[in-house]
Amino acid sequence: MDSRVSGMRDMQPAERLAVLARVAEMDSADRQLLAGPGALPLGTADGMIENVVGTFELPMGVATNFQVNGRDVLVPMVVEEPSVVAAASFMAKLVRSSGGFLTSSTKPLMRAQVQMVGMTDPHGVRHAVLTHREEIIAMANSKDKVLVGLGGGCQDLEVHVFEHTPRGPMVVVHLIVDVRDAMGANTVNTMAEMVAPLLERISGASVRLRILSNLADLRLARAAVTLSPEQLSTAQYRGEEVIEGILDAYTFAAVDPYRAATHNKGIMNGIDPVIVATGNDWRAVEAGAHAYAARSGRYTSLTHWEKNRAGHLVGTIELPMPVGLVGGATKTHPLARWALRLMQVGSAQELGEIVAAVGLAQNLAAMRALSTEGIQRGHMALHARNIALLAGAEGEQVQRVAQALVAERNVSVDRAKELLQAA
Ligand SMILES: CC(C)(COP(=O)([O-])OP(=O)([O-])OC[C@H]1O[C@@H](n2cnc3c(N)ncnc32)[C@H](O)[C@@H]1OP(=O)([O-])[O-])[C@@H](O)C(=O)NCCC(=O)NCCSC(=O)C[C@@](C)(O)CC(=O)[O-]
Ligand SMILES: NC(=O)C1=CN([C@@H]2O[C@H](COP(=O)(O)OP(=O)(O)OC[C@H]3O[C@@H](n4cnc5c(N)ncnc54)[C@H](OP(=O)(O)O)[C@@H]3O)[C@@H](O)[C@H]2O)C=CC1
Repeated sequence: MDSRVSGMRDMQPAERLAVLARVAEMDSADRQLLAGPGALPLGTADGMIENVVGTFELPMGVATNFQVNGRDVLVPMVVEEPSVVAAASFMAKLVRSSGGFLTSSTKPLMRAQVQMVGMTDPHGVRHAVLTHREEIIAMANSKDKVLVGLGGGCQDLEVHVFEHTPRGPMVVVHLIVDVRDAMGANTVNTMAEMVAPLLERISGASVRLRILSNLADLRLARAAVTLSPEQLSTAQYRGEEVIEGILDAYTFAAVDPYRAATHNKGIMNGIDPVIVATGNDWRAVEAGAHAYAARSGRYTSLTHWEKNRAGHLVGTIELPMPVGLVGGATKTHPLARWALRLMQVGSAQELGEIVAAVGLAQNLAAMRALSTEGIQRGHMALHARNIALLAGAEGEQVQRVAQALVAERNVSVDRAKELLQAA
């Protein structure tokens, strides 16, 4: 499969779907699923959450050109913001000529926390828990035979002591669980509740909360890119200048939390749409990402950008990636199942690595635009279509009004209304 697809912007949705179907060798059932309205049946939606009254649709696009560890991938993205899919596709196109994205990840290890209170000897409690380590792990694994059979399950314990809190000493036991291809929240929560009575018996303390930690710092996905000045040069900017601009932009985010929040939002512009498209829990990924960005005690960039000895730009990203191929909505939402089929991922780890690559691409796109021509030219040109819609444009009017707004450098609803009235 060749993900290098050019000219999609000039097509109608049906034409894009035809191209996608050919490139990705989609069967007719999948084509119908995407072409037809209401891909999520109301009955299915009703089983997913409570008090369902309908379904809510968002645009699904496909980012083209991605190559991850030498494999071409088409990336489904569900997002309401213009220019995100274009920016990801653009950077993936640039990066292809230097080998694409290289990725890696750790094992899918999640942490479940069991909070213990009501003791005067927290270090004694820690010692008691660690003495019973094997018994606690065996109890955690006693119910989830499927997971253990797949090579996962609770593998280790950590005991964190908080000697002084406003509520007295506190001990928090972490179950370290290999959740294989699940996001794993329900899995580890079940284990945490299972071991709680044993922990109380061992320690004499009282258990309160039993819940996973969204700071999934043992479950990390990483991606890296290298770009030469030639790859980054444009008609207006020399590649060396672009690299210096990107390094200044990155350093701004690295030192200033006000900028880091926006910089990381740009990264999540790439990550969240893939998480949503695959039916995964975007709140969990968001929570983990921002907590990881603040793990040193100071909120900073999730990416690093440097220049190597050859003067090439080197970008890397590392962040928690609690995503699954099973569990949650990954198997219940028909489009989420399709999204996973499109990417042909064999494991949750592989999915997480692709997601990290898209986050890195998105960050590069934003910094490249910001440090050269500014964000408005590319972004506002695409946002103009939204403005035209807002002003009441329909059908072919949308593109015509949007183009006029961009040409006049006045992307406003008022002007769009004037243009529509004058037509
Ligand atoms: C928007 C672009 C890509 C235009 O960039 P351009 O220079 O006009 O692109 P191009 O015409 O040279 O096209 C290059 C490739 O980009 C893709 N592409 C280009 N246009 C389209 C399109 N319409 N539809 C689909 N794909 C498109 C497509 O793959 C195309 O290849 P081709 O198909 O020609 O072989 C560029 O200006 C860009 O990357 N801008 C950054 C946009 C961005 O970051 N958007 C996120 C929203 S802003 C935000 O929320 C985050 C932020 C910025 O605050 C984060 C931060 O501060 O760090
Ligand atoms: N703070 C948070 O982030 C929280 C999130 N959640 C929600 O939890 C959900 C995700 O929980 P999760 O545990 O992933 O979902 P599930 O419990 O639905 O799925 C996990 C289960 O699937 C079974 N399974 C089958 N095949 C595999 C495989 N290859 N790898 C791993 N497990 C497999 C396992 O065992 P078996 O068949 O025995 O069940 C496993 O326990 C999401 O909807 C999330 O929103 C819930 C609470 C808190």
